Amino acid sequence: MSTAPSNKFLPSPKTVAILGCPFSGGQSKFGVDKGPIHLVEAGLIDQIEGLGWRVVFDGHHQFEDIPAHPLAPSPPPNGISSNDSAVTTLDASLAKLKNPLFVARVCESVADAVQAHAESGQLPVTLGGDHSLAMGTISGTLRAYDQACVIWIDAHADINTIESTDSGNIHGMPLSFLLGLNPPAPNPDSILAKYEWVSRLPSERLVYIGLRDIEKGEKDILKKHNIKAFSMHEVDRYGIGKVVEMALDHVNPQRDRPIHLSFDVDALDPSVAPSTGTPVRGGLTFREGHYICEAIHETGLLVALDLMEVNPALADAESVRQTVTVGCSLVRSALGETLL
Ligand SMILES: NC(=[NH2+])NCCC[C@H](N)C(=O)O
Ligand SMILES: [Mn+2]
Ligand SMILES: [Mn+2]
Repeated sequence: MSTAPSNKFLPSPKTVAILGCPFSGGQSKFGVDKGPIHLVEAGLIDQIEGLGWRVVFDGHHQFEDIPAHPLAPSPPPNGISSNDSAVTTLDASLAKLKNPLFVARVCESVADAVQAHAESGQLPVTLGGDHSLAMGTISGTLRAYDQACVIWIDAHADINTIESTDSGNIHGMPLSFLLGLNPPAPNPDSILAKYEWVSRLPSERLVYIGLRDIEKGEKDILKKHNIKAFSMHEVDRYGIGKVVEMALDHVNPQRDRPIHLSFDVDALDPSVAPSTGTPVRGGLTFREGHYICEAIHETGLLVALDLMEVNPALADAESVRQTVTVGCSLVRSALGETLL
């Protein structure tokens, strides 16, 4: 193919910007920061060029003075020392979070990068790294396209608030910040003040596909805010074709909004994508995952893509190869690869 298929928001020549984000601070398992390196080494850039795109890749994002692992220690919340007896409920919630300042800083720099690429008419493809990065990528997209909607493909809802999170892993929380579900910062020294840069996504512009491991607190949040979600139950009931159509009808009824597709590889069944930190059985098949990407491509509205949670440290060599290969082919499908 010599020319990339038409996209309503991107000027010619159609250009993809690859943003490798070797970052693991939003969760506690070693290795997810190696995901982007493996995806690029597997030939992803050549593959995208083979679809007729121009590709810019300036090397993986450097988080310079920010240590990737071991995790940076978190300071006491709200600037109150840990032995202060006046620990409030808010402070207790914030104390649960792992690496909150580190995650905030990294994601803010990712937001700046995504925004810059999007504003110059390129399509940012962010390779994770853990899914906390989506706070950055989606904020960057919303700064460039304030009408954008988000299609979130995941086994998990990633919408825990600082109050509801059990694990304290921020990769389970990015949507609570994007939707503005956390309390405002009580003072400029609060950890919460470090998240004030995060853009606001209206809840009716978010839709999920593939959910199957949602905590009780998250279920309450989805109900309370009336957030549209197609779990694996709906995928089984209606089939993936109908589910994608209904998802688009919800977030993009006129088919005129830019689409940010955030794909957590754990949405796929672990038999398809085993090398990931929080696998959950009963997931999307190989074809269901690819169908979603193909159908989003066909809208001509895709302006940003995330591929997250590929962790090459978590399985045997063959499983890693399988997961990296499927990650590359999901990206190609979203960028116009067709079966015929
Ligand atoms: N991006 C992910 N893989 N998220 C998994 C989140 C798991 C769990 N709900 C948590 O909040 O810790
Ligand atoms: Mn997930
Ligand atoms: Mn996720």
